[in-house]
Amino acid sequence: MHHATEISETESGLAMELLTAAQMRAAEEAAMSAGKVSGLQLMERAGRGSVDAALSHWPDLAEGPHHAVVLCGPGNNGGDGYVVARRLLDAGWRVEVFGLGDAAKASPDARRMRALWEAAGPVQDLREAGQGDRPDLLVDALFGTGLSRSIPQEAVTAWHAVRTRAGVTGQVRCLALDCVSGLDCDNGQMLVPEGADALSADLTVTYHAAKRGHFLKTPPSAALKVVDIGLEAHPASLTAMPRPGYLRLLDPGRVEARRWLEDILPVAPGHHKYDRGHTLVLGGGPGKGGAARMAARAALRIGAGLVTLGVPPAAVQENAARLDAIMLKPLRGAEGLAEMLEDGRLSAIVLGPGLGLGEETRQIVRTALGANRRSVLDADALSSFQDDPDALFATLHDQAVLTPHEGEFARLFPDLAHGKRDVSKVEAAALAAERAGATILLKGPDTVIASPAGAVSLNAALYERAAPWLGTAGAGDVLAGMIGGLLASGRIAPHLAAEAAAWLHVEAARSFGPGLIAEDLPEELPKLFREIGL
Ligand SMILES: NC(=O)C1=CN([C@@H]2O[C@H](COP(=O)(O)OP(=O)(O)OC[C@H]3O[C@@H](n4cnc5c(N)ncnc54)[C@H](OP(=O)(O)O)[C@@H]3O)[C@@H](O)[C@H]2O)[C@@H](O)CC1
Ligand SMILES: [K+]
Repeated sequence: MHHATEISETESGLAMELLTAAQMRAAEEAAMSAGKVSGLQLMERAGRGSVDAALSHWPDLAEGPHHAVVLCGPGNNGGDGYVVARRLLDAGWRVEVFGLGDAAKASPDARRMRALWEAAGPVQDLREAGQGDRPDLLVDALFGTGLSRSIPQEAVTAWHAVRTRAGVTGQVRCLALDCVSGLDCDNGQMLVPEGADALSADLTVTYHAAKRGHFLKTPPSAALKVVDIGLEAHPASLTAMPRPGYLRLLDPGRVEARRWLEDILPVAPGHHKYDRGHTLVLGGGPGKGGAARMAARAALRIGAGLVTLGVPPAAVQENAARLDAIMLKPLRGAEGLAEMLEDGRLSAIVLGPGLGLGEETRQIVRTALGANRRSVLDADALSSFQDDPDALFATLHDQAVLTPHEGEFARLFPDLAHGKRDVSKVEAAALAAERAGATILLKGPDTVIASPAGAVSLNAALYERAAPWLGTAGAGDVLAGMIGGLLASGRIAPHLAAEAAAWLHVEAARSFGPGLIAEDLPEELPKLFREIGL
């Protein structure tokens, strides 16, 4: 399967803003009310852009005429489908069109596009879609951003029936216009009737900008292309504070990544190790040190000038046998930590990996936060507060970053947990950051990073950035260490450290590729930095 995202010229090299359906409608309405473009023109551009994008995605389809089935829904998504049908017919293709819903209720634009198609060919009843030869291309123009409830069973049945038509061997390529029908463009949920198999696509072509739902949860499409339909873009900078309601996709491309990371990585000419900062990583007892050692190694590799691993005295010996550049200190609980933090040069702390659950960990967390250090809280540092999250929130501050996976998140924020239909992962993380007063990095292939000041971004290991090997033991510990390493210099806001670490974490996994284990991630960073041109 070919995985790819392509963004239009105007947006390449910048962070992309991911839109909700309402924001997309607003962009369209702004252009139309300013008299810059009509709805009909936008629909024509959307349809034409979809055909061009599909033919460049599948060059074999660009050669010689083929056979397409286009399924058109009752709204403007269907309108785009009629344009695609007409364009393919003009290119000499054999095209069958099936329609859903009452044509008379469609918007004037969709009705007009349907009429233009009907001048050349019929619109057949959707229930007949299973008959005939298997096509080369199946176009899903059933529902787009206007979907408000589960799609009807007859749409599901028709789509599956075309895919499994008898006849020609070889695969039917599935093209979704704007989104796979059933996708909630705001939160990535698939809205299909109970028990029905959801639709999917080999390629989705979306208009103007990608929508949030394209990047949340598991995308139902293997590839995504964004085509320009001439609406005003909102170029985004990776370093500026985004405006409220703005979700940026961390997808800077290599050239932009260099500029972005140059300001974030703590390494610069003339800097000595104390300028880069000193990260303290707290580790667990005997036999429980692996997670913290990996976090410490990651902190050092990403650029902390010094890294110290603090472990209970009983674990010093075994850790000493495993460390060289990383310093080691015995640490007796919260009191020991308080003493250690009298050294003001310890500028960042990573707590959680392998630390153990319970009161001692809670005290250590309170001590670290009370000492006003930039802190990364992960794993046991989070789960130790599951019975009383408010006790944690009361001590948190805006220099802290919490890195829960979805299970840990659900323990701290049960009312915001994923799976609650009305809260998207984006909103959940944003509300949690506000409540906690700290940056939240909510992990997954769709990692959301939200700051208490309202910045929200998404680091998606999806489409061409898919990194399935990253689902491996200890990868989260490495991420916590990377954030802690970036925080040490004190030069950047915690959410920027979280964004950069999350992005680099995925890039390191992609760079290493198959066979990756967590230990490989820090060791891949030098190669990655060189490739980025740092
Ligand atoms: N915005 C732009 O800039 C541009 C947008 N463009 C295109 O427009 C698309 C959005 O069009 P849209 O708003 O008409 O919505 P769409 O997705 O076609 O569906 C709505 C229709 O379906 C109906 N309906 C909904 N749920 C249903 C259900 N479960 N079962 C049955 N019916 C259901 C709903 O009816 P109602 O809910 O009112 O009863 C309504 O009739 C967008 O994705 C893009 O492709 C482009 O042309 C270029 C510029
Ligand atoms: K669609």
